[in-house]
Amino acid sequence: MFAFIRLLCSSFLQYKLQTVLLLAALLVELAFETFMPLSYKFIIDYAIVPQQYRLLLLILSLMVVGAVACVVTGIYRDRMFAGLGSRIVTNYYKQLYEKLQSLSTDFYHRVNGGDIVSRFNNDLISIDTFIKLIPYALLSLFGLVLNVVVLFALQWQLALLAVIGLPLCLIGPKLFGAKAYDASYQLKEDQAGIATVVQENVSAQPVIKAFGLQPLMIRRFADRMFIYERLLTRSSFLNFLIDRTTNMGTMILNLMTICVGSLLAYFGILTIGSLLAFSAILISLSYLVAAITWLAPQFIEATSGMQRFRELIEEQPSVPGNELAALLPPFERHIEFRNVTFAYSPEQRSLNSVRFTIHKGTYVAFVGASGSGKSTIINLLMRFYDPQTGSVLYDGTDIRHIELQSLRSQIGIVFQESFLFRASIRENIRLGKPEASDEEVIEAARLAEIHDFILTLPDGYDTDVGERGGRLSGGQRQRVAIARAILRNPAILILDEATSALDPATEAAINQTLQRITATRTVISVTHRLASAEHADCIYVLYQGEIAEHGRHQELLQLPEGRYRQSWRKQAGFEISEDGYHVEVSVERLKLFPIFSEMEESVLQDAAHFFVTESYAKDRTIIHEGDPGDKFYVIVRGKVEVLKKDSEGNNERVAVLSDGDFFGEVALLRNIPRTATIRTLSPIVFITLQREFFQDLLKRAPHLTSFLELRSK
Ligand SMILES: Nc1ncnc2c1ncn2[C@@H]1O[C@H](COP(=O)(O)OP(=O)(O)OP(=O)(O)O)[C@@H](O)[C@H]1O
Repeated sequence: MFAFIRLLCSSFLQYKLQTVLLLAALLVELAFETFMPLSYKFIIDYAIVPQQYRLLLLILSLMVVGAVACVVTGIYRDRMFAGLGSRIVTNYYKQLYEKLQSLSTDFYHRVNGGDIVSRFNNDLISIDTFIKLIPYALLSLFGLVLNVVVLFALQWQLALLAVIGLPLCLIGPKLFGAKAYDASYQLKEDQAGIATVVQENVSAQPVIKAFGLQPLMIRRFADRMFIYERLLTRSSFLNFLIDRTTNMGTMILNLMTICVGSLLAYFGILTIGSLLAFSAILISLSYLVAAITWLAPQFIEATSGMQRFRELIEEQPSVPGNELAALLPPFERHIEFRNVTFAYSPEQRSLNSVRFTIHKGTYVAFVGASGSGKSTIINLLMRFYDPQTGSVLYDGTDIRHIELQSLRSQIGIVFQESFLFRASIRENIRLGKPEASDEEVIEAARLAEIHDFILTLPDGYDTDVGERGGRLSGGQRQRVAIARAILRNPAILILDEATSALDPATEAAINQTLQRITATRTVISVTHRLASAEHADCIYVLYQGEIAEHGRHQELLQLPEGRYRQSWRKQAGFEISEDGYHVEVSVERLKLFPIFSEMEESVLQDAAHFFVTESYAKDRTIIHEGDPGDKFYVIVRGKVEVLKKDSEGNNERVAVLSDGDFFGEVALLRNIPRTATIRTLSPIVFITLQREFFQDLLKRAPHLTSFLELRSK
């Protein structure tokens, strides 16, 4: 609570002059509001009872002048405070937003998006609401003190009684204040959780619809609401209690003073004017107390909002800045990973003692299965994370000693799914170099081979790309992202699975564009698709966080038991038509599948013709766990995840499969329910074989039936 008040005070004191003027205006209002009830004493005791007409007129005139002054300063105060309060609140918004830009990548993995959004939506709004009420809070608090002083001046015995009774009004806040604060904090935490659930639900709509999860989601949300309702009830009830007990206290206090005051007036100890003034002040005092108790819940809410605001503001980036860091001169020689070991969490190492050197002007590719550590290499190259041991060096300087902006300004990056902001194509490209001229933007679009397409749009470069670039196709989005990356003419270009999510025809076209624009640069490409890495000067094959092999494509193919060679054979043997809708599989490739390995050449040739090509978009469920199995699937390109239900019925990822992998082999032999759910992680091309066709083939090789049956058990 005190921290909140301290922070508020320091925020106001940044604007000293306005704060002083504000307090002065409040003093004028305060003086007048206190004088109003006191005026009864002067009017009755000094003017009406002794029949002093001139004095009466003077007092009344003074009151009119005071009222006008009060209204004028009130309006001035409102205008000034509206500006000051808004500036202070927008500063909090800016601070929070700036903080978000400075936090490291791990923070965004650790904290839910909904929780972050709720700091803006709930916490800052509750602070904003309270700040608007600050003048009333100050008027009420100072008014309370001033009125008590005036009461003593009027009749100290009666004032003493009132003051002794005053704590009655404060019992509520004392008894329930801390509890109300806790309840309000818990409520805010829960609101943040709800925001996360809703946000996740909106993003996950395709999955929810595909899995028919709506009833489950509604049920879970209802459970969540049950908890929220309890927290809301508790918080509201505690706030009502504070209000109620304070009103009760005020009522008792009024009753006491009216009784005692009337008796004192009856026995001539108190003048009529003083009694009236006393009662009027007491009524205004009870209004002030009521105002304070009305403000208390808002204050409590703002305090817990401020607590959550401070938690985020005090969050430290895990990749610390270094004040002594030097600007990186234009990249000249090489990038080096020197015995780099890295883990996202203590339980599992993602890179283990990795060392390599990338020379300027070369094209280097990192390949490997899903989870082998490819993206982690990029995360460390970009300094999204720091390694636990070892170092990443640019031209011999440890990345930790390089000023980050000077490093990142020399790097262009194209991600698998490039994020486009809801803005025009021009603005999206210009993000690569905000100071770029229109000509430079157009030149970058030409290089990315999207310029001609942009000109066909009615608004050309000013076309709004829609939310997340939704009005463009995947390939067009990727070309805009390439234009964005090359606009800054980066010395180093990083391609993080830049074409993996595209259909084959678009991928081929974009790969050609990339080959043209990468010829003169240092290129670091991460891909699970080996064909994209074939022309690299050096290919690093990652396996479980270590570099298993490295060399040129041909050299790696020579290693007899090499992983690269195995993966190449797994991914090769498919011929995809130009439009991507038809795939031919070779007999040699079929032989690599265990179920076909014993079949004769002539049978395999027929088998190859029975395969059908199927294409699916991202986020589609291909197979549901428990469905009858009738087909064998081979992934020609793309990625799927394999999900299994855990004990609570939630889908849990057990594997990721990609180009050349297969599933559903047993479905060729018999109809048993699928043992897992398969969902696409990227656009995907499969070839599939129906059981009835396979059974036909088996009739031509009956000797294999029992062998396969035995093996499948
Ligand atoms: N943010 C994270 N928090 C915890 N573990 C992570 C995180 N990101 C990756 N990992 C783990 O680190 C390991 C390497 O992951 P990485 O993303 O580098 O693999 P990858 O080869 O790029 O895989 P993919 O091709 O599927 O993207 C994996 O075991 C992964 O589960």
